[in-house]
Amino acid sequence: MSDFDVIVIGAGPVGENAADRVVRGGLTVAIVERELVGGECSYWACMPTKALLRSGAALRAARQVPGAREAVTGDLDVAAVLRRRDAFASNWNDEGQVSWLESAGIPLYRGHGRITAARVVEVTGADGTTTTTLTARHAVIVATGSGALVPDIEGLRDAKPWTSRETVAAKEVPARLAIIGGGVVASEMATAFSRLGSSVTMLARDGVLHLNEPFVGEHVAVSLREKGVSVRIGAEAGSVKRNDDGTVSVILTDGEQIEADELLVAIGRTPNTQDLGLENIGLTPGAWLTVDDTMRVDGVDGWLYAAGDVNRRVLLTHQGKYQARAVGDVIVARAKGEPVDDAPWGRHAATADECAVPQVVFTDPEIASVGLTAAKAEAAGLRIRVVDYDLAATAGSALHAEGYRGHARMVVDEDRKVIVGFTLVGPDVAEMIHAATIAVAGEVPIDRLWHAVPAFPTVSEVWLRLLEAHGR
Ligand SMILES: Cc1cc2nc3c(=O)[nH]c(=O)nc-3n(C[C@H](O)[C@H](O)[C@H](O)COP(=O)(O)OP(=O)(O)OC[C@H]3O[C@@H](n4cnc5c(N)ncnc54)[C@H](O)[C@@H]3O)c2cc1C
Ligand SMILES: NC(=O)c1ccc[n+]([C@@H]2O[C@H](COP(=O)([O-])OP(=O)(O)OC[C@H]3O[C@@H](n4cnc5c(N)ncnc54)[C@H](O)[C@@H]3O)[C@@H](O)[C@H]2O)c1
Repeated sequence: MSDFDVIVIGAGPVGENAADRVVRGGLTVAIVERELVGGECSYWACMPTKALLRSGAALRAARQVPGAREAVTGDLDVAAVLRRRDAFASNWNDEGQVSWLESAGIPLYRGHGRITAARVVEVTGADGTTTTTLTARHAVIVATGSGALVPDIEGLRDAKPWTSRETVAAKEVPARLAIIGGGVVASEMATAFSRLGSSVTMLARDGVLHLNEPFVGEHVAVSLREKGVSVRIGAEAGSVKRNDDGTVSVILTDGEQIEADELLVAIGRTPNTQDLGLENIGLTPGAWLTVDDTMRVDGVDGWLYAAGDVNRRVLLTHQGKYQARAVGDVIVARAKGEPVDDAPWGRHAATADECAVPQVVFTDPEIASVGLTAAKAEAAGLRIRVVDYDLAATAGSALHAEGYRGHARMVVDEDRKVIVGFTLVGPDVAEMIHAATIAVAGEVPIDRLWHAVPAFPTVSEVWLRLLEAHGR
């Protein structure tokens, strides 16, 4: 039996950051991890996917600039791309992150964590028999993340499809890759694998990136098709079978048959709460954990918190780490009897989750967005004005690349005269979104933004064009 002030279950990016804040606040903490310290993001998600995508993006950038273009004499070196991916996944070895935990003063318990009673976590080691019981004086934080959702399509599970994990860690590039899904994972992996030489078919039942502004999916679909990807909007898989020769057949609901060497299923996530002991504390195993703005779980009397993917607020690493800072600090404040600042935009409230979440999708072109889409702002009852601008019509974009194509949209709350949403589509727009995040989170008045002058000749000059189009 070991006592700590706080126990964190799950050492992904969110668990690590939450534990760090607790220690910095002067409390003791233990962290429990059943796989690799660093979680999905480090080994099977953000880092390796971006490594898979980056070389192709650099090559595309060089090819779009005369003078540099002529220096490009070959195609992607697939083996070198995969080696770089391996390095960014730390070769699926967590030594580096384990030593960070040690240096931060966070004891690691390797094994599967399960809540057996209020403030009690039992850890079962890899051998399945050794157990350690940990008790928390103040709080338990669940940061167990999410796994790939596999739908009930006839034959699908038996066909052993790839999820994001197998795709991201692939040792070889399949000649033909079929993808069920049209969201973020599907779009990024269609981009990566088509660049690496796969013939990709994307079964985008509900459209491509359809939860974004409508022009986003249009730009990405056009570009994927130019790369040879077969983008099948509206196509739905009815059944799947793995053939004797190892290939996969996907039979669509309209009867058409798609043949592939591998099949990626990318239709969303499911919470890692199936075997967490939630039934022991009156919660439902397998369900997302609903929390308040300080990440305290609903229906439990104050000692259980959940941060990151598992609470379903925002399934992104940076936003989960933001929640981790809030939850670590609020647990310390509550334990020490210090004031809790949980009003909107307070130190202990993850207010930005609702209205100022940035995201970059590393497709070609890149998508960078923050805040609400026009449709979501309208649904929220805001009186908005939508301002659009062709990103190719700035001097900066013309210089940046030949044949630059892109688009920018600013959504303005006309009653408060502040930006509530901003979306950019274009080559290399990823690094531009933070300016918009500051404007949205800071609720900077439009009148003041006129004084934030973009440097000439940069693509950021689109800010001036959008303001001019909006008027003062
Ligand atoms: C293919 C892909 C690409 C992505 N790319 C990006 C990106 O570019 N940018 C971005 O911001 N987000 C990206 N995401 C999302 C991002 O990966 C997640 O939002 C992030 O990993 C969530 O962090 P987390 O700590 O909540 O959970 P996780 O990273 O899932 O970590 C949870 C940890 O808890 C452990 N665990 C679970 N249950 C238990 C238990 N009972 N006992 C002990 N340990 C347990 C797991 O082993 C895991 O290590 C991507 C996701 C995918 C699938
Ligand atoms: N760059 C990034 O920020 C990044 C990259 C990858 C993943 N992620 C995160 O990972 C999470 C998971 O990504 P994802 O792409 O799996 O989910 P998603 O929610 O982005 O997209 C899932 C897509 O599948 C479709 N779909 C749902 N059920 C279906 C079915 N039965 N048949 C066909 N299509 C179906 C949905 O309409 C949607 O378009 C996302 O929430 C995202 O935040 C982020």
